[in-house]
Amino acid sequence: MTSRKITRVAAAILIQPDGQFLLASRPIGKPYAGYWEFPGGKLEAGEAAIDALARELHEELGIEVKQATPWLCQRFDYPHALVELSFFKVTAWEGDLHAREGQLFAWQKPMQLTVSPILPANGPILRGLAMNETLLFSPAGLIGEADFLERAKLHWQAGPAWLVLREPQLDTQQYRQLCLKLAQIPRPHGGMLIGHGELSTLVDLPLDGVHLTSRQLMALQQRPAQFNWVGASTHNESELAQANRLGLDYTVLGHVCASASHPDQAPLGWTQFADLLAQGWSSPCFAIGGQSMATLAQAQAAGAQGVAILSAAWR
Ligand SMILES: Nc1nc2c([nH]c(=O)n2[C@H]2C[C@H](O)[C@@H](COP(=O)(O)OP(=O)(O)OP(=O)(O)O)O2)c(=O)[nH]1
Ligand SMILES: [Mg+2]
Repeated sequence: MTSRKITRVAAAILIQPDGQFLLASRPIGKPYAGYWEFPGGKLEAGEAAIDALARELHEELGIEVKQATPWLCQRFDYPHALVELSFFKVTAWEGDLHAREGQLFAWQKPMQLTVSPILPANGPILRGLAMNETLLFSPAGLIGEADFLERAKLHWQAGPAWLVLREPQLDTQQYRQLCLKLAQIPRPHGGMLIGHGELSTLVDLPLDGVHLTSRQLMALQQRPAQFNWVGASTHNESELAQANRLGLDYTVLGHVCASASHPDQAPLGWTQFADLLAQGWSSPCFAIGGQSMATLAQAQAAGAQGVAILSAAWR
């Protein structure tokens, strides 16, 4: 196979405070005309993605970007081009939207699109917009079941928390009982309960999804079909590639910083973490290892969706 030239693209997810994001229709005369996309376009020679983003939003929408955070970097092989898309979440801008290329605009809610068709590369990443900035791993083994259930309730009262029930010290029966108790706590819209463990013991539990260990991930041939949301723990490029191949919804990558749970392994560090994400994957990634709300901004600056938090969230 001959290696193809990579077309680099910067695209903006304009997000309003209520979570709605902007899609625009592609103008007539371009490949995939009429398809819906995030506004943006190709990098010019020597241009940085963030500068291309600002230029394209000025050219296409007539607005000035005030705040942009890198989000996913994704490669997609189209018949017309091999593209590398750098997505940014744009949360502040100046000026009113103008359809300078004759596009149509549509403000959309995560997981409730009212327009179609969407550019093929964008399908998987749209699920990512429904995800939270934090992924909480349960601490029942550390703080006891009663305390844990009480805190889980507080988290879901406060907002749409994503909680992975990971309790390797419990046997299957104990795990199932705890899961059923947890599932009775009301979750707000967008709040998620994610299981962890042998898949056959989880399928009939009232879960929103499953979190795979890297070992489970590498043993699978395809995405487990019984779960709505599927994510996995990863540590390196080959595990990220496998998660991408299976079309998983998210990954957790680490450990990024030194953490008490892995005293004998060298941490990845932020540079290697960012380099691994920059290789281009279609699902959001959470940093894990020594993470807390205090490291969220740093994780996002490195291209992460957010942080996976172990005990720290529960103190
Ligand atoms: N802008 C944008 N492009 C996307 C998205 N998803 C996706 O696969 N692409 C692909 C389609 C195109 O192959 C490429 C973007 O090229 P483009 O035609 O928009 O580039 P441009 O705005 O610079 O347009 P032009 O000056 O070349 O006419 O990236 C997306 O959400 N937004
Ligand atoms: Mg464009």
